[in-house]
Amino acid sequence: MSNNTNALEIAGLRAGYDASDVLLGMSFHVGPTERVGLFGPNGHGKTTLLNTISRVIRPRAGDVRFMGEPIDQLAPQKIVARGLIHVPQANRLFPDMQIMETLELAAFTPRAREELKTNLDYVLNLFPRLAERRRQQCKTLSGGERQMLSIGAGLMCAPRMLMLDEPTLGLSPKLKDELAEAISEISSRGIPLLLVEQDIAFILSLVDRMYLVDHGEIRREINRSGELDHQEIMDMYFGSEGA
Ligand SMILES: Nc1ncnc2c1ncn2[C@@H]1O[C@H](COP(=O)(O)OP(=O)(O)OP(=O)(O)O)[C@@H](O)[C@H]1O
Repeated sequence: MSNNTNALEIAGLRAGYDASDVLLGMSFHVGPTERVGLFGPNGHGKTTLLNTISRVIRPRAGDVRFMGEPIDQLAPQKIVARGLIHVPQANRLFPDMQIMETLELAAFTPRAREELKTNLDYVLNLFPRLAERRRQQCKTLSGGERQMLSIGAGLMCAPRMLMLDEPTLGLSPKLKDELAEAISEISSRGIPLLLVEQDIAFILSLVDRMYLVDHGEIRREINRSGELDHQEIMDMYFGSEGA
């Protein structure tokens, strides 16, 4: 893999459930150390897209390449072993497990086990709140703490790229700020990022580039230098529908 190889390349990706297609041929890429956003209304296929990339859902057509290699035929755990880590929407934690048990369990691949100590130190430094509550069971954690633990578990998998699905869901403005700082710190290590979000201020504060998702398709690409403001995006999305 050369230094210029895109971290992720999606071409003509189609996927869906039963008789209905949800992704209608999506194509986009994430550069080697890039932070890319996916923004769009509820139900337009963002979660389906991340689940298809990580092969929780089988694609119906199209290509998915990670670091230059095709991955759309690989089992999900093999994709994790290669370092493409999907942090799903919160509340996918085991309720009776403690924070430390959850973090240690997440490091299940050989590479992640080798890096366990380093990554654990990194996660506990990044999220001191998790360190303070290390023996607390997941079911007793607040929404923000769960979100930190979900991302922390992703980091324990020794990521070469992270995909985050709506990390701000249900968080207060103060916690969103904390999370934005943590995500910024993670990507400053050169880890490329694909961030699915509905909080437009949050996404614009973090990404280099953003795609607008609309009914299972990429409607538009926005470069930050394009200076598209929040209101313009909201109008584009919701204005014409009168929502
Ligand atoms: N397991 C499933 N079986 C059938 N249909 C599903 C399933 N999961 C999602 N869908 C449908 O696929 C469409 C896209 O859903 P998806 O969750 O990917 O959208 P989204 O853009 O991530 O929305 P949200 O932000 O609300 O999660 C929706 O119409 C949804 O009802």
